[in-house]
Amino acid sequence: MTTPFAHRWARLAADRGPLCLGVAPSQKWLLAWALSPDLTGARAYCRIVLDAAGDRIGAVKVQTPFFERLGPAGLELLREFADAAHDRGMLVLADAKRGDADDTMADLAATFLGPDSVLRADAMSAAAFMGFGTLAPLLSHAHRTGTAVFVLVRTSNHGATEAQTAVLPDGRTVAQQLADAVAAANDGYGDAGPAAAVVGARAPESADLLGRLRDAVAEVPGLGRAGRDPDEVVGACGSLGPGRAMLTVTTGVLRHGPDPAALRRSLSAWQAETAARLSAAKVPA
Ligand SMILES: O=c1ccn([C@@H]2O[C@H](COP(=O)(O)O)[C@@H](O)[C@H]2O)c(=O)[nH]1
Repeated sequence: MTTPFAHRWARLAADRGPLCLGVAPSQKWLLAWALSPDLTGARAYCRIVLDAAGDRIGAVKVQTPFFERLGPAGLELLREFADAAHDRGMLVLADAKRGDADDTMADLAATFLGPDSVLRADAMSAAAFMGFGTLAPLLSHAHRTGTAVFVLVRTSNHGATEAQTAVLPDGRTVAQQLADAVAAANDGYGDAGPAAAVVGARAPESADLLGRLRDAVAEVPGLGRAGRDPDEVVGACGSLGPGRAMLTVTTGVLRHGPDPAALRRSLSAWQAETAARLSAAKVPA
C-alpha cells in the first residue's frame, strides 16, 4: 500500500520541521553564486544545495523551468536531483505550475508524479485556469501513487491580486472557490487526500483561504522576502492541522550562498524559527 503524500509530509514535518527549501538554479542565482549560467553551473548549484540541506530538511520545492531551459540534460539533472533529495529523505515538489485540457493530464502525471514517472517528484503544482475538473486525471494518478497536486489558490506574486480576488457570481472570490474545490477534491479520502494548495500567506485574506482547506496540505511560499513579516506569513497558518503547513523559503536562504556553511546556518535558523512560529500560531482545538 502506497503511503499518501499528506501522511509522508506530516511525518517529515514532525521530525524535521515545516520548512521547505526553494531550489531555483536560474541564470540570476547561478551568476550571483559565481557559477556559469549553464548546465555545468546548474549541476554545481544542485550539489551545493544538497550538501547544505543534508538530511535535515523535509522538502524541496524545485522551480522546473530553470531545469527545463537546459534541454534534455537539464531534465536529467532534475531527475538526478530528485533521486538525490530522496536519498536524503526529502520530498520533492516540482513547481511546474502546469494546467491543460483533461486529455493531457494523465501524461502530465506520468511525466512528473511518482517513482515510475520521468521526473519522479512527490508532488507538482498545477493551475486550474481551464477548470478544476481538468485536474481530475492528475489527482487520480496522485492518489494511486501516494503523491500530491498543489493547486494554485493564491500565489505570492504581486500581479496575482486582480485575477485571484475577482468576485464570482456566488459571492466568493476566485481564490476562495479554488480553496473550496481543493477541500472538496479530498472528500472521501479522510486526511489523506491527493489535493493540496499553494497559498501565499502575505495576502490579508490568506487566513480565510487556509481555513477553507480542511485537511489539505498547504504550501506557503514567500518567507524571507524583503517586506514580508514572517509572523504575518506563518501566523496565517494557525488553523491548519498538524503536519499540514509546508513553509517555503527561497531567497531568504539562497542569498547566503554559495558558501555551504553559511547556507547551512541560514537553513538551521529558518528551520528553528518556522517551527517555533508555527507552534505559537496554532489555534487550540
Ligand atoms: O507566486 C509565486 C511567486 C514566486 N514564486 C517563486 O518563488 C521563488 C521566490 O520565492 P521567495 O521565497 O519569495 O524568495 C522564485 O523562484 C519564484 O519563481 C512562486 O513559486 N510563486
